Amino acid sequence: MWTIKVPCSSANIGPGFDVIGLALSMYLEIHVTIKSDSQPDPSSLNCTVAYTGVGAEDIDLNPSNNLLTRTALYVLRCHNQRTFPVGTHVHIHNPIPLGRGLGSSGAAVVGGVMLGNVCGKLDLDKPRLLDFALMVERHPDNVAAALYGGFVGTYLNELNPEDMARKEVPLAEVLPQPAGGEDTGLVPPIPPNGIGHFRRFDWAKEIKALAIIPDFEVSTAKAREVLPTSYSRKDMIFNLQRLALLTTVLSDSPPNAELIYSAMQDKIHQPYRATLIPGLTDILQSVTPSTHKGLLGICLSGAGPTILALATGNFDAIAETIISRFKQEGITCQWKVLEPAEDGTTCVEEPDK
Ligand SMILES: Nc1ncnc2c1ncn2[C@@H]1O[C@H](COP(=O)(O)OP(=O)(O)OP(=O)(O)O)[C@@H](O)[C@H]1O
Ligand SMILES: N[C@@H](CCO)C(=O)O
Repeated sequence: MWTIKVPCSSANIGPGFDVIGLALSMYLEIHVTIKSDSQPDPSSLNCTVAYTGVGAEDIDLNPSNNLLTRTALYVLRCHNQRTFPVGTHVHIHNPIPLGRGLGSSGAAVVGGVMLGNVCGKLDLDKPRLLDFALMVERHPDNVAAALYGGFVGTYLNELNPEDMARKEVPLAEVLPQPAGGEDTGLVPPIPPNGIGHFRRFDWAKEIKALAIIPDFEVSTAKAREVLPTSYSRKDMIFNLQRLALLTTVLSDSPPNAELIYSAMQDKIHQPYRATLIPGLTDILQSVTPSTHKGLLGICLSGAGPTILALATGNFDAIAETIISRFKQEGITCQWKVLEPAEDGTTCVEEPDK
């Protein structure tokens, strides 16, 4: 039996759109058992799936449709294994809210790649696992943070023009088979080596991440559709100047609230996403280190709608202000204090129960 744990993540941290990611201490857990004395069952690809946790009513348990097991199947098929090993059972326990900007899909994809690695006894290293994950979810900020842990900066290699033009490579393309359809026997496209690169930054131990999670979903795809396709030089310089400071000021101990607050300002995604998230602009402008002791900086988490407030304390009061502002828009929220997840994805073999 194996237990795979994948942290959630918050992408962007203000100005680092599609670049910066922070792995946080809420974990997708995948429990894998393989009973090899079972009967082969080609109709289920030899795999049964159970799911507990958030959004259970919406998650497809068919292993050829479920994002996590389908990603695992992609990895297996790239290694000429057409199905899961006979008698595979995957229990997914997921506390990461779906479509809220906390990297639920990145965690599922990274978990799926690790699942494929374990089931196929492939022994792939993390750089290669990153390549596979990026073929399915081309957001290195979430995916590298979830896989490696901590506070990371990432970039993608320049791909060929056709691949560059695609924002994401849908699983339907990497696994050339209609979901639930007949196995065509085709080998899916093998990822090039070294698609994505990352670098870990230090993080000051005093800084915690307060996540205020509204009770509605914003799909990443929708939150990218509202963004412009080009930006003014002025806005790009605004973000680059702040991003250049951000990675250093978040490692300074003790943290400097004034510097962090200004280094977390953004002009290239948050203002546009405010159209999807009532109250966002007001929250980002009105919750500051001068109004709330302990607050260091505030941003939209990933594609939203979660708000991420970095703070050293006073979490209740900061959360209460943001929750009451959302309440004026008829939106309820939950909140959690999270810490950087330093270890990233782990996979531990345990004796069968
Ligand atoms: N554990 C899981 N198992 C299967 N599917 C999942 C799982 N987690 C997420 N998903 C799929 O991913 C979708 C959410 O992905 P989306 O990219 O829109 O948001 P997110 O990853 O939560 O946020 P963000 O990318 O902004 O951090 C869900 O609606 C679901 O289809
Ligand atoms: N950087 C991406 C992360 C979403 O997963 C975005 O903000 O759209």
